[in-house]
Amino acid sequence: MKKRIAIIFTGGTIAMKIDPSIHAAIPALNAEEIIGTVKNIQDMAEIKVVNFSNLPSPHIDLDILMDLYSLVKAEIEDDKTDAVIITHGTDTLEETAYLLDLLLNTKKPVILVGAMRNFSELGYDGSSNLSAAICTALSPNSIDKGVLVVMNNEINAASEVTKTNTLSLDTFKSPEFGPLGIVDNDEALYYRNIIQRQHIETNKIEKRVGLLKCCAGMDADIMDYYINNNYKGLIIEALGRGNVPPNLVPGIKRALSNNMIVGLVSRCNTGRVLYTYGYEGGGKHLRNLGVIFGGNLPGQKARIKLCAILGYTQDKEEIKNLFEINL
Ligand SMILES: NC(=O)C[C@H](N)C(=O)O
Repeated sequence: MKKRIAIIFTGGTIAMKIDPSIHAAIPALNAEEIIGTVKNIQDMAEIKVVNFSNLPSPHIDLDILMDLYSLVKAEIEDDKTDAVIITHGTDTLEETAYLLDLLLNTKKPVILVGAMRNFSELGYDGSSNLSAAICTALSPNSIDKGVLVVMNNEINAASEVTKTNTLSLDTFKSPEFGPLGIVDNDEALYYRNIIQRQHIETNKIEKRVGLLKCCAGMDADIMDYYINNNYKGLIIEALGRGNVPPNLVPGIKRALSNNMIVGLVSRCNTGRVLYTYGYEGGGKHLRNLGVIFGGNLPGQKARIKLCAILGYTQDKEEIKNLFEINL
């Protein structure tokens, strides 16, 4: 019997065409048209089409993301469904993938896929990427791997992958440790596993979590925006190993004394943050103040993680442990 895959369509370039009146790409393709670009799909699997939205991924906010989570959860809880594929714009695909990875508790394959070239361009990559996602979804090797991102014949873990290039078809990379596997000759081949995956048992997330990137000479004025607007958490993309300009420190102190959770990651592409430096604004100083450390996550994913953790608990020690787990 053929396996059943639910494909949830959310939009993105995989569903876009150039509008001749504005000479720019906009959502235009429906689910059937996208599926129609993949040859022999009906011979391989039973496909259940689920229309969720036709949004560019910069339009996907945290409310929409939680609606999508509920839909994916319902699909994987359906005994008739063997795997779920989500077509998605690439700009925020890693955030959606990571939130689903943290919140879902399933062994069934859940795979995100998109395209870098729209349907009007020569070499539309939606069909090849969706084909590779289907091969990955059908493979018994893909069971219990966590949420996956399949693009350009590479299989990456949602917890590790990030969009690295604005244009390249080979844009989704796991810069620290590389892909989990590849899709070759219609088969999903894996070379490694994620040793410890993280699950956060919550159906709600905290939306008021900000993201701030550090730069040379910045001061703390912006911190008051987050404090005055009652943000519950803030991720700081710090410099290097996890250090901030000294003039930001008074703002961090104000945020912490207002019970805001301040999480630290680095603006470097790879490598963990750690409390190596003891000077004013150095990692050790920040840690002593009560800042928590986000390992090698990029800022946008650390924010998603803190949104999920703050949806689950208000207990500071538990927040710290969950945020710093495995790091
Ligand atoms: N390649 C893409 O899908 C990019 C597009 N701007 C989106 O994220 O919707």
